[in-house]
Amino acid sequence: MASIVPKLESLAVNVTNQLSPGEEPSRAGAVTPGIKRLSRPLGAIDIPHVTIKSICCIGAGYVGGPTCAVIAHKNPHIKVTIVDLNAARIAAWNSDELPIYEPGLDEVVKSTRGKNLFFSTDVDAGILEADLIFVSVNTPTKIKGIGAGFAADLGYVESATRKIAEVAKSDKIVVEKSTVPCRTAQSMRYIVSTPNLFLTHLGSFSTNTDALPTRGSQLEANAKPDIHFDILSNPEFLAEGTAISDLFYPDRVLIGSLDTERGRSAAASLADVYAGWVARDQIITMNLWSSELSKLAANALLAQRISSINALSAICEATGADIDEVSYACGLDTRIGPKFLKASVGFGGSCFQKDILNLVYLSESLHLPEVATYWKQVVEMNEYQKRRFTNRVISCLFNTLTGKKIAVFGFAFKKDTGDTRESPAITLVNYFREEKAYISIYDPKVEESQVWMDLAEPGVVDETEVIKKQVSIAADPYEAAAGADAIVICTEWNDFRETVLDYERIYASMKKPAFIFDGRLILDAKKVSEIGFKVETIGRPRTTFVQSKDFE
Ligand SMILES: NC(=O)c1ccc[n+]([C@@H]2O[C@H](COP(=O)([O-])OP(=O)(O)OC[C@H]3O[C@@H](n4cnc5c(N)ncnc54)[C@H](O)[C@@H]3O)[C@@H](O)[C@H]2O)c1
Ligand SMILES: O=c1ccn([C@@H]2O[C@H](COP(=O)(O)OP(=O)(O)O[C@H]3O[C@H](CO)[C@@H](O)[C@H](O)[C@H]3O)[C@@H](O)[C@H]2O)c(=O)[nH]1
Repeated sequence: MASIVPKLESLAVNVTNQLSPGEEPSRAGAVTPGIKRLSRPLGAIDIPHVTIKSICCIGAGYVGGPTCAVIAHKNPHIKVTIVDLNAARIAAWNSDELPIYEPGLDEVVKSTRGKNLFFSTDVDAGILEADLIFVSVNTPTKIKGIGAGFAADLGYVESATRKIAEVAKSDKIVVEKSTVPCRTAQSMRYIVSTPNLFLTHLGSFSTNTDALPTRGSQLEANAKPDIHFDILSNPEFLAEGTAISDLFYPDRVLIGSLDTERGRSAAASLADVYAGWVARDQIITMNLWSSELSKLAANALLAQRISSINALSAICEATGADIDEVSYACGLDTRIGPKFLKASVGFGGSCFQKDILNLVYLSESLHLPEVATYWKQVVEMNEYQKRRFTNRVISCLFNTLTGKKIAVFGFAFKKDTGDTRESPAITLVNYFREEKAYISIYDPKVEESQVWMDLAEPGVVDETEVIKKQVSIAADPYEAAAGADAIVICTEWNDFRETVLDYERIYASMKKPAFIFDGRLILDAKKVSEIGFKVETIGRPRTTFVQSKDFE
């Protein structure tokens, strides 16, 4: 096994030496008496730990791929192998066309692939060779069974963990990278280390994993008394579209471990990997459950800000206030801060909704209905925002979309990604379809096949031909807008700004009156309306056919 290397972090030691036990330095460096140190001072502890030489990442998705590519890039002495059961995905990672679009990712992968970064479908070999294994598999919302629609489906986490237990022949540090409900690490620990145990099925998450068994699935005899598995939580905070810079310059790296000698030692090993490029004082260590919950909490708080500002956008539209001005004014308060206050047609992405619903389920499981209702409202407000925006489109287009052509600009859930998971554009296009509109979609990064998959009803086979009667994909925004009654901006791609697109050309090609519905506040409404467009912007009062005025 790798050598035991005690590490000392000089900066942390210096700061710590000036403090009394339990005191925490403030941001300005001054001691704030009475505030407890929240992170275990890992760097200040001379703790023996394993130096990681080989890492395996199970799951080559939006998180596993970029995160481990950056780890390899920043730690040339560590061999990193990313494995996945999806052969097509692995083939793409090994090709010139990476399976995901992420600014800066190509450069990182190309600089390391074949040197100390490898992509493979051989999961067993990856596990066997690694000292440390990231479990970075998907944790979607369950669609069936107990907790359907809310709880996270932990089937993939469970199967990856079982695989580790089955294959490992030496000590492993197993790291939860996936976003999981609080106390999942405990279930993983049971799987990897308990002989002949009837396990609570992780997919029907129970907060009390001591209360076994609920659903018997006998674990193969994986009692490997000579092998130690340490489970860590290391949630990922990258956002798509900015993943590489988020990974290069993280606000913090969070490592949760058991507060035992082994737990702290495993955390120190993982901390060393990140210390390849992240300052020690940004590597935060804490207990496992706090770490798991912090990930759900961070996403819930971020999404809550968006739903809050979107709720205010409705008030702005009704009163004459401007949501951008309100956001700006509020964001200048340093206690509030300016980020994540951009009103929109609604948040999307694979994480926010899933993680809040997970939190709702957790709260309900813990018999905290008021807490559950509180968080659920964040998602409900998001749905309301999409409905509200659609209603505005319908109402401005003289209360009917039947037979009209709507150009949808952007299908990804945000700019700089080709990911469409939970994209608000999907919901809007489906609403427009129900209203019998023809829809032409343009997105610079989303594959056509993805659009058809997203618009198909789950379980309905061969629906694409039906959808194609109403929906088409355009090669560029000009084609999408030609002959259209309205443009609806669903994604904030810079390509859609009036400084980039020739809106005069677009205007000339559209039916009149030509509408633009800016669901992302990216246009200079004044400039575009000077061309002749009727511009309707989220969070600003309606400008066209305001009934009370029109009939005065
Ligand atoms: N997408 C994000 O921006 C983001 C950010 C932070 C955290 N997360 C969390 O990270 C996790 C992964 O998200 P993602 O977006 O990368 O998902 P993803 O669907 O893009 O990738 C997951 C991959 O895991 C593979 N997989 C599943 N089970 C496997 C197994 N047993 N063995 C080998 N491979 C297996 C799948 O084939 C898939 O390629 C989720 O829990 C998510 O909530 C995502
Ligand atoms: O002020 C804002 C900010 C974002 N959004 C929208 O919110 C969604 C999510 O955006 P963002 O958070 O930037 O992207 P994600 O990739 O979903 O990242 C979130 O979810 C990840 C998965 O858990 C976390 O790791 C990240 O920290 C967290 O930001 C997108 O539809 C955005 O357009 C807004 O409408 N207004």
